[in-house]
Amino acid sequence: MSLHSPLSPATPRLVPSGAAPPPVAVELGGLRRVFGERAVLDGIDLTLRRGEFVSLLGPSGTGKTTLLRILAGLDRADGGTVRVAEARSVVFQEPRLVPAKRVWQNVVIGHRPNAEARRLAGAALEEVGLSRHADAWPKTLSGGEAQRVALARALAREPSLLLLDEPFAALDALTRIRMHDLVAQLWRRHLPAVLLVTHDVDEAILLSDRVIVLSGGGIAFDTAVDLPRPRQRSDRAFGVLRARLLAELGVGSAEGHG
Ligand SMILES: Nc1ncnc2c1ncn2[C@@H]1O[C@H](COP(=O)(O)OP(=O)(O)OP(=O)(O)O)[C@@H](O)[C@H]1O
Repeated sequence: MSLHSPLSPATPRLVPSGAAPPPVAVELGGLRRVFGERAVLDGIDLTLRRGEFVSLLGPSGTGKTTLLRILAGLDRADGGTVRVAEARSVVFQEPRLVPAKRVWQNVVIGHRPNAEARRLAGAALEEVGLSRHADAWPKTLSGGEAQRVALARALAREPSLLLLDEPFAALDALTRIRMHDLVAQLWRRHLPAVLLVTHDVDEAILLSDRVIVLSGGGIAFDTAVDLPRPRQRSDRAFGVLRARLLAELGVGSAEGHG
């Protein structure tokens, strides 16, 4: 039996010391997803709180996207419990903009295209540095710009949970670095829980409070990233964590080679 139940959309932004922990955005208990004979996800327990930035790593085919799709409500569980914040947004590897709608209309897709929607879209586009493209058509944007529009669309919903499925994978290296900075900035400003699926170990360490490695249907490794921000790839502690994660991923030690 799987239970898909919403969590309350309570939204404290900052947590003074000694205060209650931020609200739970995701709570999975014994989550199971089976395709054919294979249990791709088998007994996943996971709690994410608002304000937490968590990266999900794992070898190809270990169920990262499946987990994210279940959290997004795009797939179902075959067993266990799934409790997810109601206000959630997803950004995929490709921007998925509607070509026949202008940029600002894409940001507030699903809203009536009135003055309030226009204002909301304008504010979200300003946050991602694309105000001047509000009236443009998606086909006139670069890949990085289109992905920033997708990010603005995700944020315009003020999500308690932001799901990111390899959102930087298709971008060139320079644009990817800029996007890392932008996402970190937007996360600090809005403080949703973020779950980032990525294959890039450095990206996970640069951005996250916590890194989870999925393998063999379960959580094989789950660690806090206790490094001051902004993080430097050249730091020794960064290298140590990179080596550890690569070992967990079965790639062997790369310390000193990154
Ligand atoms: N709808 C489906 N029907 C059947 N099998 C599926 C379905 N969706 C996913 N799978 C299988 O489940 C496994 C996990 O897929 P998933 O895309 O979640 O992995 P992943 O860890 O995100 O992989 P990658 O890193 O390559 O993107 C794969 O073996 C995939 O073929």
